[in-house]
Amino acid sequence: MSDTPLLKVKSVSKFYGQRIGCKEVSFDLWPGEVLAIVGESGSGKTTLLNCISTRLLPTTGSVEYTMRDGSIRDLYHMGEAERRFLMRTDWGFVHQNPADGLRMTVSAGANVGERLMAVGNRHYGNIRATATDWLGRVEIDADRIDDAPRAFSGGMRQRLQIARNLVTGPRLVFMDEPTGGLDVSVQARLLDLVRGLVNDLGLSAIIVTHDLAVARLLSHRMMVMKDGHVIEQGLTDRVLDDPREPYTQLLVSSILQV
Ligand SMILES: Nc1ncnc2c1ncn2[C@@H]1O[C@H](COP(=O)(O)OP(=O)(O)OP(=O)(O)O)[C@@H](O)[C@H]1O
Repeated sequence: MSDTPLLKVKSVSKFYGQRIGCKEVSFDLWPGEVLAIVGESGSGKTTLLNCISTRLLPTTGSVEYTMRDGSIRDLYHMGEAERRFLMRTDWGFVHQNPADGLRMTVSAGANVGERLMAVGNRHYGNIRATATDWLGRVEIDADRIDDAPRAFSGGMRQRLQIARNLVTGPRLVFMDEPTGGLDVSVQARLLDLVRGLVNDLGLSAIIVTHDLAVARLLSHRMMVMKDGHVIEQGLTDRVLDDPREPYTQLLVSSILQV
């Protein structure tokens, strides 16, 4: 592992008027590390994810990111064009609802290929070959390449969204409840796939989930949120097997009967 964190989140708070979205959250994310943010509905997970990924501007705090060239940049002080380029190339964002991350009326191949074009690929044959390869990696048959995702099942759509995000070789992927809304059997298969890809590609990831089983399977480290605050964080196995905070103990005993 490198000796520089990929991401440094410092005292990030977001208020919606008087209401707390998230408060004073700080942590480092290391290259190749997968962090799960868990908590009940309304605890501030999505607010925090959106602040870190610059989709939302926090009220206070900063986030530093180590660029590919090793320089460290403050994400909230980056120019809009550079930030957009970073989001398109170095980052991925997997939404809970695939329709938010896909273009539902263009073909599966184009959904993957247009990300390649966005980073400068122009050769149609290469783009199609890479798209075909990525569809295979997410277990979508090559003969579906010209079908639009609206003709796909929920699980296939989510796998396509993952391919679209990973095709450009990002270093950091944000995922918001990536298996939410899917059948249990479909979830299990998707989790296996995500775990394999994250490992193979050595990706860093921040995954928001209310499902502790998802955190257990995918993450190295986890943060537990309650009312906008991080109340406990640590290695995932430690937090789940030996929770220190009474609230985490309650969460683990009520949800994770394993
Ligand atoms: N746009 C908004 N305007 C006002 N309050 C908001 C807004 N978005 C979120 N909140 C409030 O901020 C708090 C945290 O919400 P957030 O959506 O981040 O939680 P969450 O843990 O992601 O919940 P869920 O799992 O249900 O999505 C809640 O009290 C919520 O009502």
